[in-house]
Parts: sequence; C-alpha cells; structure tokens
Amino acid sequence: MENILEKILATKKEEVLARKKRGLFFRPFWDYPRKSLKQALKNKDFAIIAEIKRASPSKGLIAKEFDPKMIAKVYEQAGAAAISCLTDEPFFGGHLEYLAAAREEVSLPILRKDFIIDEIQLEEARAFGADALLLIVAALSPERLKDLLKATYELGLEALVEVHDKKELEIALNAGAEIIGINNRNLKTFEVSLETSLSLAQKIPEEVVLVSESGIKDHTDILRLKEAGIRAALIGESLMRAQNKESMLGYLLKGQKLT
Ligand SMILES: O=P(O)(O)OC[C@@H](O)[C@@H](O)c1c[nH]c2ccccc12
Repeated sequence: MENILEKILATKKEEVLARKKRGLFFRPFWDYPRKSLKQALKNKDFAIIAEIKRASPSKGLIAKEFDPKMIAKVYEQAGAAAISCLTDEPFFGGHLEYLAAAREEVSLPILRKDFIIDEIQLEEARAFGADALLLIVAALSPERLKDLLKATYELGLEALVEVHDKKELEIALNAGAEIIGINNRNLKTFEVSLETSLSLAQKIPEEVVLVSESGIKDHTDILRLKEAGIRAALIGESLMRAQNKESMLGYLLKGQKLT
C-alpha cells in the first residue's frame, strides 16, 4: 500500500506538470530583497520558526478561523525568529497566496513549506516572496537534492533540508545543507518522537544550524532540545490551536504562564 508521502508526491507531480503548462507569469515578489533564515536563527538564544498551517493529513482541519496575514503579524510581534507557511493545497489547506499575504505583513524571513520536487517550485517560492524553502530528503534522490539545493542558492534563497534518520542526515550533509531540520514526525507513519531530534543532534557538525520539527508542545520539550544542544524549533499545531498565540509563544520559549 502507498504511504502518505508517496500519495502526496504523486499528487505533487501532477501539480508541477500543470504549473509548467500554465507558466509562471504572476511574480509579485520576484525582485523583493531576501532575508537570511540562517542568520535569523543564529541571532536568537533559542529560535522558533512559527508555522502557518491550516490543516494536515494526520490532524485534519487544525484552524477553523484562518487569517494568514493576521497570524503572521502576531507571530512577529510575539518574537518568532521566522515564519513557515504551508503552501500545499490538497493535503495541508495551504496556498502560495497565503505566503504572499504574510510577506506583505512582516519583515521576518519566510519559509515555503511544501513538497518540492522540481525547479519550477523554487521559482514559485521566489515569485511569492519566500526567503527559504523546505527540501525533504525522503522525497528526493541524493542527486536531485543536490541539484535543487544548488538551484535554490542560485535564486538567492536558502533551504531547510529535512531529515528523519541517520542515513538521511548523511545525505543532507553530503549535499551541502547548511540548515537541517530533524523531523520528529515520520512522514510515512505519522509517529512523533522528540527522541529523533535528541539522538540525531549528536552527529551534526557545529557550523550547521539545526532545527527540531514537529510535535513540540510545551516548555519542557524546548528545555530538552536545549540540553541536546539544539537551538531552534519549528512549531505548527500547538501555535495554530492556541487562541492567544502570543501567550503560547511566551510559554513555549520561557515557560511563562498561559493566558
Ligand atoms: O504542527 P507541528 O507538529 O508543530 O509540526 C510543524 C512542522 O514540523 C510540520 O508541519 C512539518 C514538518 N515537515 C513537514 C513537511 C511537509 C509538511 C509539513 C511538515
């Protein structure tokens, strides 16, 4: 049976073909200045990439009320280091327009969160105002990963390269990844464990910026990451479900009381 990642990738292939047929004529932010995600992450004692995520295959609809512009603004005011915006439509209820809306509103670096398999998607990311984009090792051959990473840099963007185990980590390092995301969620089974980050963190050269992704829900999780030497996290669901996102960010980062 097909796992969820394979299913998403099959749909993505069709989407890419359709985009190539249609062409990419609307490029509102093509010449907009870019911000460095890597630098933004390094600037903080602990950095949170706050995610704009409406739904997911594992959780269904996460946010009934959904205003990407307003969410981006709140994340920025609350001290997020960067924003991640889901742009996959069929599985995550995202849209490139949501990224552009966030871009208009904030000056933080923005990451395009999608399943990237083709150069045209890198161009889309730049056209709609992204500063960085996600490349998932499990979704690409090592050669394709290298090609896409190079093309990303050539477009003036950065990449968060996502891994889930030791083998993928080696592939990411080999490809020259400078920012590596360790996904605590297995994209094939949906199982989540912070241990994934804690164990893989030991094997990473110091100059690489590490980000722990998925399932991070309280201040204790952040303390455990810090203890393992990880200084950045990508957080979606717990922020998207919080009525008061500012308070939730304060709680996650500093253990402040929730209001
Ligand atoms: O909502 P969470 O559990 O905080 O997770 C956020 C983020 O890590 C998750 O959305 C994610 C990580 N890797 C992905 C790849 C594609 C789509 C989504 C993701």
